[in-house]
Amino acid sequence: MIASIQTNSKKYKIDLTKPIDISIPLRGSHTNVSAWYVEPPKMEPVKDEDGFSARVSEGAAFNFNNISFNPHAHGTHTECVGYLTRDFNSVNDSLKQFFFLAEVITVAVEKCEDDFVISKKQIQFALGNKKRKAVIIRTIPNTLEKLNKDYAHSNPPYLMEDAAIYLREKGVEHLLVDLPSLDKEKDGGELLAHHAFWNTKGSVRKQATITELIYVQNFIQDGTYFLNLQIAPFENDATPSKPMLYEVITS
Ligand SMILES: N[C@@H](CC(=O)c1ccccc1NC=O)C(=O)O
Repeated sequence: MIASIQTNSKKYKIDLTKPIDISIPLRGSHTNVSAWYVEPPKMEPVKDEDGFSARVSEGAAFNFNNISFNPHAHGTHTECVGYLTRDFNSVNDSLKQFFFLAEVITVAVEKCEDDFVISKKQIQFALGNKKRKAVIIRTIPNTLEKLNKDYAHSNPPYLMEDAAIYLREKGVEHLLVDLPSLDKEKDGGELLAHHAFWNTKGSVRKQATITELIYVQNFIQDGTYFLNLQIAPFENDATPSKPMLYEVITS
C-alpha cells in the first residue's frame, strides 16, 4: 500500500504496510520502564464484594481490567505545554495533525561535569540545514535496557537549553527523545529545555509537543522518515502515545 506525499514542494513515497514502531509497550508489571519514583503500572481485573474476579481464567465470561499508571513515568508519552502551565492545556487539543516529515538522528551524549548532555552543536551537526516538522533523537548507548529501566535517581542524560532553543528556532514542532525527560532529573523545577522548546516566556507554542521514553531500535538508520504520531485521547497534559515511522522509498 504505497502512499505518495507532497510536502515542502517535494514528493515522497512511503509504504503504509511497513510501519516501524518506536513506542515502548506499557505493561502492568515491575518490569515496565519507570521514572519519577512512582509504583509500577497496575492492570487488574475488577473484583466484586463476593471475591468474583473479571478474568476468563478465573471463571468469568470476559476479561475486564482496571488500569492505573502515570503517563509521564510509565512509557512512551506525548505532552503539550499544559505540563508546565497553571491553566489547563490538553495534549488532545494541541495535537491535531498526525503525519510529519521527520528526521531520526543519533547522538552520543557528552559528559558535562557530573552529567551527560545533548548539546546544540551535536543537534546542529546532525540536522544540518534540513527542515523538519519532527525530530527523533536516539541516544547512544542504545541498549534494550531502555525498555524496562527504572530511571529514578539515575540522573539520565538531558538536552541543553540552547539545543532546545535551536530546535524551536528551526521550526521543529514535535520533538521525540528516548529519555525520561528533556531536562535534568533534579533541576529544582527549572525544566529549561521544556520551557525553551514551548517558548513559555514568549509566544507560547501550544501546538508543539514533546514525546519522551521512545525506543528507536538499532536496525533503524538515521535519516528522513514520515512520522505518524498517534496518541490516546486523554484530556490531560500528557498521554500515552504510539509514534510510528515510515521509511521514504527512494527508488
Ligand atoms: N526536574 C524536576 C523534576 C521533574 O521533572 C519531576 C519530578 C517528579 C515527578 C515528575 C517529574 N517530571 C515528570 O515528567 C525538578 O527537579 O523539579
